[in-house]
Amino acid sequence: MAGQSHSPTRSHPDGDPAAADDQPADSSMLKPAAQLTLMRYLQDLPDADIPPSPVQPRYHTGRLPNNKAGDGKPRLLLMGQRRSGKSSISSVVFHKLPPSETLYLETTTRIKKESMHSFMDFQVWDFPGHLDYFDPAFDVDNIFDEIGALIWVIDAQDEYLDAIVRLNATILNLHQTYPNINVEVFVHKVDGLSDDFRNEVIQDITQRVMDELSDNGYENAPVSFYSTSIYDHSIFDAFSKVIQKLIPQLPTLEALLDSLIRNCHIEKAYLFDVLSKIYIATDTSPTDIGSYEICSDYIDVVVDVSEIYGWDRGDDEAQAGNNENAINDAESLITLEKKSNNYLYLREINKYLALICLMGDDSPADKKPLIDYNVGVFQEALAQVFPRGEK
Ligand SMILES: Nc1nc2c(ncn2[C@@H]2O[C@H](COP(=O)(O)OP(=O)(O)OP(=O)(O)O)[C@@H](O)[C@H]2O)c(=O)[nH]1
Repeated sequence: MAGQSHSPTRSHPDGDPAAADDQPADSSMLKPAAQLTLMRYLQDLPDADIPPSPVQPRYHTGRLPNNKAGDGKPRLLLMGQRRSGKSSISSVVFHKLPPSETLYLETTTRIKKESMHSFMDFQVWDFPGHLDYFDPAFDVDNIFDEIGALIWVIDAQDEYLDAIVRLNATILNLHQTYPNINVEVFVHKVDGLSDDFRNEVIQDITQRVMDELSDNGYENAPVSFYSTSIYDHSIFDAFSKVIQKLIPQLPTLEALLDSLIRNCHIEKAYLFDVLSKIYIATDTSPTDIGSYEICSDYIDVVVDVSEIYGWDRGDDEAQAGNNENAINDAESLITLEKKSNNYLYLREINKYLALICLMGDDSPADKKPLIDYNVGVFQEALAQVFPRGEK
């Protein structure tokens, strides 16, 4: 899955800067073999309007902010100053563009919309840095009505005071009409900063944003800050946390993972969207970026191996899952890998998601039947709570 490139910019024939450029994500980028067991569909916007599943999720305990249509297709808006790294983020996370190739990305000239069809449908809108969204020529409601999260990218290597002024103006502007918008600030390009300076910059930005908002009468604004870079796992980690806020079933998923790790003495469990490597849930024990990195690298290995040794699963084989005598999980990938004293366990859960566990020392390989059984139970529960990825 590495090495896929994608040019995210495209000029609009009528040259109207306000015209949005509906650009479908390129499904041809997926190698055929990778579609065998680990799939995600990137579809055209018109095709992405799939009717809701007839099986309603049973346990909705979260909420989807500002999704007035209630169609479960939240929108992620990428905004920020010119050259702050918005298109790079979208290309690296959703199109597997190698980070070094973002150097050649052209500047975005109009709103670029992409529809992602995966464990849930969502849209990513990449805004040109120079755009004034509150210009009367823009239909502000059309932009912000279905918003799931506003991701504001600030270049930490550059002078950032102007970016903060624009960010605060945007938050204050939106606050009256859309009080529940999650604002996610990516303090980006931190790879170029020393550890100390990085912390200083993040603290400074956080302080300035929150102080200015409270000076304007907006106390405890729902703004979160992340330090990110496309050159390491931090951008995936940040995106995972942003997306998790949009999953209504998150508390249930966490409770299921908690129960699984307790019963199998698992150290840490992640539920990953395989091709984007965003984790949509983890258990509630403390998370560190190190364990995310291990799991994420492991997915790369598994996908690479499946590209070489996988085979195309025909309809007959897929239907064999309905046959009592057939092995339902024949196509699931179950691997154990020795990693220092601990094991990593990966199991395909449905066509979008994989469960990856860092196994504790008291969960040796000879307990695998027990682990398999419990993961099977987890898989069944997940199918009820989150029916989306069922075959
Ligand atoms: N060092 C570093 N450079 C980055 C990072 N992310 C993006 N860049 C670089 O920043 C430059 C601008 O990136 P773009 O993605 O085009 O920025 P943009 O915000 O989409 O720019 P506009 O389209 O003009 O609004 C490119 O040269 C990227 O290689 C990062 O995490 N670290």
